[in-house]
Amino acid sequence: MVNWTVTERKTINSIWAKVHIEEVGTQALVRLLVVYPWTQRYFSTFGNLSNPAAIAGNAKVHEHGKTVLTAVGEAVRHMDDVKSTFAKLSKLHSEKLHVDPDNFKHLGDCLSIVLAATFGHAYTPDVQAAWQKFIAVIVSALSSQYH
Ligand code: HEM
Repeated sequence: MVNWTVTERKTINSIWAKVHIEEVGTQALVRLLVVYPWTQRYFSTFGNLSNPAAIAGNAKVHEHGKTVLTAVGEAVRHMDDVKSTFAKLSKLHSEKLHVDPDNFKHLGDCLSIVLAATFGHAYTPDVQAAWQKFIAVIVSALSSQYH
């Protein structure tokens, strides 16, 4: 069980309220695919991922960025119960998609960097701290059904 302070809850919700789901999700996924290119192999059905411009312009990357961030929104709405909220999703990534769970951390770091780029000075160290903690909870929940 994760304990959230009142300030952490407020911080996570106030940033989330200003997040454009498709834009931030796409940017995070584009960074994952460019910075950690081995992650491209999981998306072999997405078509052209041959260079950063192709990745950024790929409609499936945009669609999936939105899907991933919509799931993050579910975690925001269930902050006290992310593990059970993501139990099915964890099983899917483990048993069906066979995604190496190290990659969850990489996507989490990409998300943090995109939030920093989006919010600039407003992404203060304490805002980052709350978000890194939240992202760590998501990563742990997504990894929970691996054995
Ligand atoms: C914050 C971390 C992540 C979240 C919240 C997340 C969320 C999701 C969601 C909601 C779906 C759709 C599930 C469905 O159709 O029922 C999905 C599918 C998928 N995810 Fe993730 N995911 C994460 C990280 C990753 C990473 C790091 C990879 C690989 C490097 C990955 C690979 C995939 C693949 C291949 C699919 C299926 C895509 C398709 O064919 O449409 N995910 N993910």
